[in-house]
Amino acid sequence: MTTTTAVLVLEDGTRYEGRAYGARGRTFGEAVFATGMSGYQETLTDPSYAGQLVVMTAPHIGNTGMNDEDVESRRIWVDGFIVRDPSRVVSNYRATRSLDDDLVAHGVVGISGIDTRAVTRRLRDAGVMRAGIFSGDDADLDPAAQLALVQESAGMLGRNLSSEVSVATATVVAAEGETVGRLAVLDLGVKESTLRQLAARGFEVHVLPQSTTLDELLALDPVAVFYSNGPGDPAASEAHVELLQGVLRAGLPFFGICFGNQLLGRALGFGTYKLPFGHRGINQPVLDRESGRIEITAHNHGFAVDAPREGAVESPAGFGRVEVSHIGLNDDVVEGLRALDIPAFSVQYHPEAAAGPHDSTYLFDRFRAMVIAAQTPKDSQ
Ligand SMILES: NC(=O)CC[C@H](N)C(=O)O
Repeated sequence: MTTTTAVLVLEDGTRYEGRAYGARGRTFGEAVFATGMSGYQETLTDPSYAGQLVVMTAPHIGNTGMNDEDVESRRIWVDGFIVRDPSRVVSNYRATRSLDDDLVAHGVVGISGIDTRAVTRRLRDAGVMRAGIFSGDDADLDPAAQLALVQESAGMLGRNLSSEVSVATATVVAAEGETVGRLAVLDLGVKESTLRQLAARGFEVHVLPQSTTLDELLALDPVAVFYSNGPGDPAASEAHVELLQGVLRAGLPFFGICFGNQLLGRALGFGTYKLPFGHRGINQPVLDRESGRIEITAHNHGFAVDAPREGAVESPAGFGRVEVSHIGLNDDVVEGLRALDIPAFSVQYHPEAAAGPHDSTYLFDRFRAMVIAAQTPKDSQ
């Protein structure tokens, strides 16, 4: 027997009735679907999901519980969680708590018992949209009032969420092995596994607040700069684009991931646009045009860079030639950029792959090699 104790309402008026899950109450955000069969803990703790209500297409969620090792940041960031069938038992030797307990502890309103395939098809056909989950007393609100609240809620277009997810003060992660030098990481919602990958390549990783100015960044005297993944619309991040243009003019090597790729695109003078339903999953094929290899990659993005796909073009912002280095094979979306005349590149997907296949960790090696190559002429002068 299914008792209706919660309802998911999409902005187009579609309603899905289910059961209260996690915290009780009401929540609003952009409803998006994620297709990973595993990795819900990494998804929930990825700051890029702030402002979103995540629908898991995998039907059975929670069976491995939550552990202390797979967290990607200090908390759960999704604004709502939509699942088919929560596991009633937790079975994993690393689990220290259940998913349900964590959702309650973090105040995340969820809904279960939903036909997540139907929701996914709706979002795929109509595009992602604003949505609300109503549970507990809020489930009994008049449907018209629920819909009105959803339609009044904030959309993702034009939204800047960086200050909500970034660190307030700088932190440092020690380099492992032979040190390359100090790396300035602009924290726009960075994942722990990205920091680990960078530290493992010999970078002394300085995680900086998103409000860092160019002078503050240069005062660190870094050997290179990295922009992280993060939530929000890249078109609303003017200050980060200007900061990056300053970094590139200063000649510092640069690598960006996901939001960082979108901001490099903008710094080079290209636009960004919203995809109809985005890419969120861990099995997305991407072509690396340099090697001709196809990688299976982890994605989480709703926006993309609008740059010409055919060969090298002049950067509209005057940074020399640029080419699209990686292409998504499902829909031809730009998945990577490389500047040819300055040391800068970025990818739209997640080479840190948490969760996901490890096909793309070579990009961190490429970054290390680029930084070392940029240092060599200076040292030998
Ligand atoms: N993971 C990310 O960095 C996401 C970038 C951006 N917020 C998007 O949705 O496209």
